Amino acid sequence: MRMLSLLIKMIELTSTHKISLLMEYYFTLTLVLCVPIFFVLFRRYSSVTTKNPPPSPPKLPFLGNLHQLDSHPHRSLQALAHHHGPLMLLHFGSVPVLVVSTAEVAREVLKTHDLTIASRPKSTVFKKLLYNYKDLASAPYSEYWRQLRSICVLNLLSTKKVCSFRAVREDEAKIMINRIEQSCISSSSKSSVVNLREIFVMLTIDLACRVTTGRKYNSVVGEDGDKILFKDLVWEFIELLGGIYIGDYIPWLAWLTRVNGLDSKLDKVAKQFDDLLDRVIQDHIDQRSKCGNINDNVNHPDDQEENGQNDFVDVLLGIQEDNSSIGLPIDRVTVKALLLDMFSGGTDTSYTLLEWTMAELLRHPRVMKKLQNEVRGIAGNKSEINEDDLNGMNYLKAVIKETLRLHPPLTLLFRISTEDMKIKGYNVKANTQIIDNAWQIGRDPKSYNNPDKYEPERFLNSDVDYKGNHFEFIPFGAGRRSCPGIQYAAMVNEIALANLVHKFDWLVPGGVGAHDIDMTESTGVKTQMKYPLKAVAIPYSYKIKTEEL
Ligand code: HEM
Repeated sequence: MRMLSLLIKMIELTSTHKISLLMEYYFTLTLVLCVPIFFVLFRRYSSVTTKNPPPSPPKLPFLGNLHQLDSHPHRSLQALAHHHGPLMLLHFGSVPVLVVSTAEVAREVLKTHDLTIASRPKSTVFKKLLYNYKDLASAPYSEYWRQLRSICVLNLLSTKKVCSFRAVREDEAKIMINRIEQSCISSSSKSSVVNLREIFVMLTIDLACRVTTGRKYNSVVGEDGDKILFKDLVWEFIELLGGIYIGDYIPWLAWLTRVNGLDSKLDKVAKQFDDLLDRVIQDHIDQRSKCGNINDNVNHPDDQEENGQNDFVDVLLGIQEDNSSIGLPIDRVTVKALLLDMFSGGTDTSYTLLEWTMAELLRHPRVMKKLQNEVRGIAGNKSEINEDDLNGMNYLKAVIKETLRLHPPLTLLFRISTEDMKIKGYNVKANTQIIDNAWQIGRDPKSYNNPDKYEPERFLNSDVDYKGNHFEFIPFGAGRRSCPGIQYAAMVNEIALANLVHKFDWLVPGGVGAHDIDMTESTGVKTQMKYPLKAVAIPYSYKIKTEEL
């Protein structure tokens, strides 16, 4: 019975779907039939060992250590690392997984063995949602990946290209502020309770749409002809992308995801996005032939900037038309896969980060005040802050870094070794999954004083950046697979946050104390706040007394 409950807990990790009674029945039946063979096979399986492997907690037959993970894997792995050390070998089902939990070991793994761990583990979710690993984030390390990476770094996310979208970012920040102002104006107290999660989701999705496709989408038409809200589709896509698929670790349980509907959900969402991307690309092709600019602006970032409205679809179509100028030709599926990466990379990480930042600021009124003093001191009574104003805002940048340290949106970095390695004297076999616990590394007392305290000052006058050079701080990863969207993300988050604290004072709603804000994390590998953050916005010019709320 204990075994059954452990397995059920594991399946809950795989999706947000509830397990039906029917599944439990099948489950029990399967177990009863399989338990005797479990132990015979387990004896064989455990006899295949490596000499001098890293420390491992004991494991169960077939489950390995999966039963030791709960719905917050970064926390379970932290607890295991306390007992077994900063480098430990676990087994998720039949898959060996090396877990790294300190900056020192992360440096050895991510720097010394950068090339050996430059591939990502295969995942059925990526396979289904990201065109069979044709995107940049999930592609195995190969010539194809190198080509996509260079397109991203040189053509989509270069400093020049990111700067060229400055007007779009400033415009969307203004729209966000107007939205909040409108809700304050329509309230009799001139202040308003704002659902900050919704505000940040809208900001980042609208921005990503404009940058990637040149326009916004409110709704799309689903398979049955019904309209689906675009933000719901994105939400579903991102939720699925962050899920774990049980069959990847315990192949004989793959049938469960057919029964609980996860397989068909993945297929449905993949198809909805695919249809949308096909339409977007076709619209761009039609537009380009109307304007007669085929082969214009190809692979020349300078020209793209003069054109102004050159979104990512245009850039990629240009590259596709000029296939001779690059290595391997890229096809339409590659264009769609790259667009999905830009879209998913540009949305959930940023709205998650903004939400955690506002929650920490509400919990720490001293930090909020200090930040407002800096921003208001630099921007004065300007109607909007622009990107030039951000240059001198060092405390703002420290606030964002401190949030990334305590709440990295991607808590765990996933890689796979392609050759045998020796780490800290231990032998690690090829085909071992590597997990760097970025969340735990950011809270290591060896790297930080008072690691659990929110103190942005620690990043003032410090040369620690998030570009992958400082292994105690890796919210964007490190090495050749590190995040190529750092600059895009920094600009979006800084302009949004500066405008929010410039224009409004913020309070916790309902007379709740600042420290009563519920900071519970959502489940899974991508960690956002479990409950959407709400706060009272008080327009700065309309300051009212706290007691009146
Ligand atoms: C706060 C914002 C962001 C955070 C915290 C973040 C974090 C990360 C992390 C941890 C990785 C894996 C790194 C590794 O394995 O070493 C990654 C990869 C990636 N990110 Fe980001 N990211 C953010 C924003 C963005 C943006 C804005 C984009 C694009 C518009 C983007 C696109 C990507 C892509 C394509 C990869 C895969 C790179 C590869 O495998 O070669 N990210 N990101």
